[in-house]
Amino acid sequence: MEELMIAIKNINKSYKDNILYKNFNISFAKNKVNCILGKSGCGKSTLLNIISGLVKNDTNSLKTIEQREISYIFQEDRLIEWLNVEENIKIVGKKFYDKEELEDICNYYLDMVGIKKFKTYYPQKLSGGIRQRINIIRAFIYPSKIVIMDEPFKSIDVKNKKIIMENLKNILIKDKRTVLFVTHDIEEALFLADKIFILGDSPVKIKETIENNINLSKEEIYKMI
Ligand SMILES: Nc1ncnc2c1ncn2[C@@H]1O[C@H](COP(=O)(O)OP(=O)(O)OP(=O)(O)O)[C@@H](O)[C@H]1O
Repeated sequence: MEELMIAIKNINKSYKDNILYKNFNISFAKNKVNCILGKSGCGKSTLLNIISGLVKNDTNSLKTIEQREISYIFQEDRLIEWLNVEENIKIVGKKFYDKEELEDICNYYLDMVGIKKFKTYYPQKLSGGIRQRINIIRAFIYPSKIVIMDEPFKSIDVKNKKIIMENLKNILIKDKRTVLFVTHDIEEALFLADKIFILGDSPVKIKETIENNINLSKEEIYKMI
């Protein structure tokens, strides 16, 4: 039977006297959206960075996730300014699909997030919301097993954020990935997550693990943080 969890064991990280993680373990649900909530500075980004190998664990015992299995959606997009929208997307997928497949899959995602009409535009002509939607397509056209999202909606206005979160939710219904999602925004967590981890204390502990199908309110979660 296929394993339903990704178990991460033995995270250790200190910055001088600040012992952030000490023998920390966490198990993420496979093909679900796993959201990490916690106070500012508690260590959310560091956790994702250690898991993905971007930041080194202090001990050698951690098995990190291989880079080729991961795609990223960060707060700031990584679009290439001298390529148009379509080219920005295709450059990520060209190693994995033939020409026709790539055309189809590119159109599929552009349709899915409602920006097909911008296909030939260059990034500098586009708003932050549209740029972030291209960023999302780039993360999904790459055939990763894991999508890491670190505060992806932080610089997006409220209205666009809602649209983009809906786009993302629709993509994830059809294109299952294990998502590791860091945010400080409870509403984002409630809208997107299947599972919510609340981190606290230093060294970090998991204060609560919540299956997001039990109708907790924003206020109830706020009290747990
Ligand atoms: N390279 C570093 N050198 C020293 N301290 C660091 C370094 N990176 C992170 N820290 C410290 O580790 C702690 C956790 O940082 P991290 O960015 O992981 O927290 P976070 O929960 O993601 O914060 P936020 O919600 O504000 O983004 C903070 O106290 C931070 O100052």
